[in-house]
Amino acid sequence: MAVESSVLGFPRIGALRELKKATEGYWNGKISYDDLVKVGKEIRAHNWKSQKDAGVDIVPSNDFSFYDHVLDTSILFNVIPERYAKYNLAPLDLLFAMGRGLQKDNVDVPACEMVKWFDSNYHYVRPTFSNSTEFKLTGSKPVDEFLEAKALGVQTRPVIVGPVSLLFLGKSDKDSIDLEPITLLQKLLPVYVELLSKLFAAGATEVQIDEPVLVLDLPEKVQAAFKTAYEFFAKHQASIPQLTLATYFGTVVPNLKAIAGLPVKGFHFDFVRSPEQLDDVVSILGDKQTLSVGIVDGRNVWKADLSSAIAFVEKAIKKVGAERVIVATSSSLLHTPVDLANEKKLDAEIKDFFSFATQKLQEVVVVAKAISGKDVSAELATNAASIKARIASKYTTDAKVQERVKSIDAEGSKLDSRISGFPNRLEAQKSLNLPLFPTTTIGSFPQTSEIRKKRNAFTKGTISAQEYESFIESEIDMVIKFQEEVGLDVLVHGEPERNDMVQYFGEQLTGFAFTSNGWVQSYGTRYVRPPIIIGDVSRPKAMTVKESVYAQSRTQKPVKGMLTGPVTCLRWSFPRVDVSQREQALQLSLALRDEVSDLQKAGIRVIQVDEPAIREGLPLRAGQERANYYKWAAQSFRVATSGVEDSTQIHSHFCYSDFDSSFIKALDADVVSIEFSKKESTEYIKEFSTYPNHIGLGLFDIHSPRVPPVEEFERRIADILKVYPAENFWVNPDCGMKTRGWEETTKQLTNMVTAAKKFRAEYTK
Ligand code: MET
Ligand SMILES: [Zn+2]
Repeated sequence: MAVESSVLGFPRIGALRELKKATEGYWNGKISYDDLVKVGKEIRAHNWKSQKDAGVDIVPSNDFSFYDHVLDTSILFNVIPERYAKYNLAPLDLLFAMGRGLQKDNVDVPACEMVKWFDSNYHYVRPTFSNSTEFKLTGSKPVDEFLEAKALGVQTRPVIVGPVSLLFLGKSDKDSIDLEPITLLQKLLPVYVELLSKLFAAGATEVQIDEPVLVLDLPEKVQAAFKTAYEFFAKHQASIPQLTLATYFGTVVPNLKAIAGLPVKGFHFDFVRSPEQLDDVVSILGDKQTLSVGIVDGRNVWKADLSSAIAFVEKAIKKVGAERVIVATSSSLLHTPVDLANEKKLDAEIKDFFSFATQKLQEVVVVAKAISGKDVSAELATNAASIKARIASKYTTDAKVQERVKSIDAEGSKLDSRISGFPNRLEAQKSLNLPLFPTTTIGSFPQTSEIRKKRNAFTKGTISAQEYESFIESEIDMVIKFQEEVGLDVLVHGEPERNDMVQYFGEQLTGFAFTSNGWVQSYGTRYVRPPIIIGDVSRPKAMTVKESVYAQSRTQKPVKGMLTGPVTCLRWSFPRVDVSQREQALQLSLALRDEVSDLQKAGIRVIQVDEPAIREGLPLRAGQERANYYKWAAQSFRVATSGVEDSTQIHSHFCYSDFDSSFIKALDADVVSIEFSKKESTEYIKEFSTYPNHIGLGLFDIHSPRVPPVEEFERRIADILKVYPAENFWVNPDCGMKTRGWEETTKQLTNMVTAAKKFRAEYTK
């Protein structure tokens, strides 16, 4: 009996970022609509072929997207707000208009809201439903792509976002505030059936229907929606393909009753993330239902340990029989880089640790073959040797680092708390001589093309270290002078030497590896290349002291040292899977603690440790795991920042998501700056009204060149002061200025400082 192998989705960006180049080329008018369409077609053909050549049995289609697959699905079902629909744009233009906004030839529409895809770094465009949404099929993308693959000789299994997930991940439009999207289910289902019938008519025998919301906490109504939806589909079974319902990124156990008894052909579960759910999910399977065992990690870059994967699948087989089991990737491979073969610069020993999407195809195939009794002993032996080598590698373990982490948890350890409570620190920090309503910025100043050019030249070796260094110094001179002229109180050095806020640190720490081509889609044409944590992390030498000290030497005002926090370094990298996330965060926190201490020694009195990603690491479901996360994430921050004198002022910074107040309080930073300008009400800050530490609320949006007039700043500050004490309040932008130009930066900050000074004068009267 041959057990089949299956892939839930393949990256669509192309091995060399072909999709980005073509899409941006089209946006800039450099290539035509048809040429863009052609590039998409080539990428799909390439992906299908590599999967087929690798021997994958169940190959997906409709996993491709020119922007975002959730947005494709919304558009396909006519979930298109009127403000976009009214322009009658060509399909891809509509997709881009909704994804990123459009301002051209009498069209002026903002982008739709974009949100994080579960706990990944991918972002999807949020479906927007309204009372006037009329579901209907507006196109035939899934059918077209199915036929396209068929014409190439590949029978595929189309992937579609399921109806319950589509509704639950969406929101209601401004004009329909009271609408709960899930109540639209009955209207939506017939259109799904229409699509499924078309796929069936085109020859699709099976469809993968993704319901990832099953790993979230779901309201009763949403749980019940599964029965409604899938029983409706079953009524049309004669004219639609068979359905495999797929979930990933967590356990479905708390929602088991929502899927028990659903009349589908089978289910897919993520056993990389949640192997412990096996018994429970098996208990709800019907006698004939298939079990797709997600065992090759779709979220990380590590080579799978094939013998454990095989052992796990065998366990599943014991429970349900080989004829009902399929070997699969845990999720779509969208979240992994495309092909390790393109990494020419990685040290061979390190390269052997990894498996990117293309390599993962082999892994599912080998596991399926092994289970089916085929001889894959050579592959297994090579794999076992790699796994063993990694464990033994000098890159992996550093006993000293591990000892030091243990000391954090030792009895009586004070590594995670400041010497004194906030009131004493506040007193000690009076020597900084800061005025009421102190003004500051978040760290970066415009990263001009000149800065990027010089950095590239330095990396390539075309300019000397000395020339680069004096260039960086001249940039620092310039931003210090600028900040003094604008009248800011706590200055920054501007971060001109940093390519990226995580990579910059990773490159100076042990335990990190970097790829040259390991791109992963974050949203649209924005791809990221996360560093990979490969071993115990330590800091061989100071990382930021030189620049901070130089900046401080140019001014009498305090200059903030600027570091990226432990949790953000962890979240924006591919983490290790052989040790816990807590352990990795604590290792990072100790490395940063040493840096903080060196900064203090060098005379830096204010130090900011940024944690913009701390919120996104929050486990998807409420419960123990989440409670633990709160604890260790806050503890890591405190370990990094608490080794200083009372008189050293610790800042932190948060942006991107809504932060819960108890979490921020647990960090015990002296000052935190929080993105705030897009908040419509001051409700949120009320929760901090009795919090003694100080807070700076972002007063303008750094993503926009718009310059708010002074009165607007004043109005915002006045609103905030209605609920928040003036003596605790700092004045700053939402985040760093690195994506802005100098022109608007100057005007924005000048107006901000003018408003602060006005309040200062009033309150010191
Ligand atoms: C995404 S948070 C960025 C903080 C960093 N210090 C900056 O100003 O760019
Ligand atoms: Zn920020």
